[in-house]
Amino acid sequence: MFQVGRYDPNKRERPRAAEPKLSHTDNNDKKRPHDESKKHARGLRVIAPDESVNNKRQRQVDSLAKNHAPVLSEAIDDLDLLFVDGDDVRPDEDQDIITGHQLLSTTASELDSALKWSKRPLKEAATAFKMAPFLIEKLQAKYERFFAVQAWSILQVLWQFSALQQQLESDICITAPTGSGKTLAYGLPILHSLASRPRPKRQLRTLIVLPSRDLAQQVYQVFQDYCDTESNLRVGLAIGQSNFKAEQIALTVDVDAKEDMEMLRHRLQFEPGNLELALEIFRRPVEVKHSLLSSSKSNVDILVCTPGRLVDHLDRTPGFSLQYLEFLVVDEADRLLNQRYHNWMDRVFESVENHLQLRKFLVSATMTRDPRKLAPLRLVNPKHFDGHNNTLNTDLAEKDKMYSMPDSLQESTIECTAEQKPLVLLALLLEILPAETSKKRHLVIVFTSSVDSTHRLTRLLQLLWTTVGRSPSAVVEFSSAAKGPDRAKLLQHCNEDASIQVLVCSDGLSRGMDIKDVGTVIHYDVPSLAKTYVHRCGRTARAGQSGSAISLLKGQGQAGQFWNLRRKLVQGADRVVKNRSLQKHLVRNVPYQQCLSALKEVLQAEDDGEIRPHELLGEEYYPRSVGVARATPTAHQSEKSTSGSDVDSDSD
Ligand SMILES: Nc1ncnc2c1ncn2[C@@H]1O[C@H](COP(=O)(O)OP(=O)(O)OP(=O)(O)O)[C@@H](O)[C@H]1O
Repeated sequence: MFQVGRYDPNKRERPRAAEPKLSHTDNNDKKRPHDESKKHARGLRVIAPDESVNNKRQRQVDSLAKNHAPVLSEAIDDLDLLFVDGDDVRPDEDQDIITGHQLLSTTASELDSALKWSKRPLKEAATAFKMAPFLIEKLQAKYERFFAVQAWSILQVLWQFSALQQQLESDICITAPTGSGKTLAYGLPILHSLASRPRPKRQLRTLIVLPSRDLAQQVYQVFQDYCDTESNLRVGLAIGQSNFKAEQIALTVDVDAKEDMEMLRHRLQFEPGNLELALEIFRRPVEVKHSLLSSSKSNVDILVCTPGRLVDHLDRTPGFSLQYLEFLVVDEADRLLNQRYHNWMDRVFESVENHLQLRKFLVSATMTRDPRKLAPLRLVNPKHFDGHNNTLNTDLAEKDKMYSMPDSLQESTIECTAEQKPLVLLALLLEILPAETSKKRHLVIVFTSSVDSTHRLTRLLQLLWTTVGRSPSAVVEFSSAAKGPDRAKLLQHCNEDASIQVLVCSDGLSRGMDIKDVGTVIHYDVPSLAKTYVHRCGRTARAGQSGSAISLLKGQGQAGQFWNLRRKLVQGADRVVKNRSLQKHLVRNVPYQQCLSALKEVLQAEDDGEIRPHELLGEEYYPRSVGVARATPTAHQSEKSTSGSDVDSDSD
């Protein structure tokens, strides 16, 4: 059913790779050679449909068409198999193109159906989908409508469960822009399916794997909102945040009795009738204990985890088992597939008892389509939703591009020298964050290229921020050098504390994080990969909210690199990227040199252990000449500082 295709040089001539384009204005000029035998489905090239599979598929579709619920008919009336072959594009790290996977592409009618349901009131759509009442109630309190990717995915899974009795089960690949609601796109069908098929005893039926602890924590919180007494579902978290034994207890009712009598007692509280069995197990060698306990019951139905911690539990937690797994979600799949920590995927597949009942979800805004990378996932009939190409875009050159940006995102650039960058940044911040505003909160995320530069820039900005009369505590740093709980606390503050206005970070925060009120993303250091640019920009303009992304380009060289990167985006050609004037974005009359000297002192004091890296600086570190700096400016003063002689406001 699912094959990984190989490129056969004798079979088809390898077409030219797209030629590099120097600027965003020349994106339309190259159309790919178009073979008549190719049909184009949304975003996927289709070559030579395989008749035997197609006929089989047609028979299944015919039989289904007789039985399925009328409300869902539009979703399958065009369920043709489409085969993809992207050998006319050279795959590389940054441009993963389908090269032979047989994917079931989202068809026009499925897409139209999803779009149609995403325009209806949520309750009406959810009722039509026959979703579990507890989900409808909770969703309705939060959202007005489903997003298209959610409607599509719910239709796929719920429809297959109800109408097809799982005959046509496919794995699901979702690639859609950042902030388009992909978490609930897999979350809702999974929650519905688990809750509507309760088990007599709790079993771990869903595993959600994410590449970072921060992301796993975020997804765990999303699921927690829906796991309560009404759904009778429990979700667990395994990311190494808490101590391992505590995590073991939370996940399984069984623990290694040899190691810890305390835990044995704890377990007996759960199952007092098991005393004899427990003692018997206690006397056996460790391996026997493991196997005796391996089928014991789980404390959770859903587990959100990072790969390393998952493998730890598979190795060291008796009673922790994936044998009953029904759903495996690989979120930020391209990242996880690139980093095959501890062979976690093989370990998962080894542990699953019934592979036929395991359905996989692959999710990312920048999904890999390289079959070599997808192969370890053993996808079955993978069905693909490409949210980057969900408009009626007939431009083939555009279809070859990989990613799209949220519609509500405005992009702009400023060219400057390396020395000017801090002052340009300061000018931008002053323009975006006027001292007194009645407007809604606006958080700015500033991305740098490394943990080190994140720290230096944070300190420098704190110093500069005081020179214009602002509080240094408004500028905070998110660093992967900080411990997990500290990072979680900081993210919570950023979501709750309106006094935090600027968050400086490296790419640890670029993927998936859903932070409230992020109105602007500034690429202080421009990323070298299109993927990274997409994910970073995606921290703003989420869920249809407006947002802007500004790139600081160091001279012409970096400008060329930037446009080169951007041409890989789906909507690169027709989106306007504003070029801001440097003259209008340079702060003058701030004691910049003094701030640089102060920065040296601060970093030295940190090296000497006099101040901790995340501690707020004492008064003594701020430049002496900036008496005005620490005074809270009046509305008049702040107006002067942002639009007067110090800073020129943006008028382009
Ligand atoms: N139907 C909906 N209506 C309005 N907001 C929604 C809806 N579904 C999800 N959201 C909100 O949209 C935001 C983005 O959702 P989510 O984090 O799932 O995006 P994503 O597509 O996974 O983004 P990324 O690619 O950056 O990980 C969240 O704040 C979520 O609460």
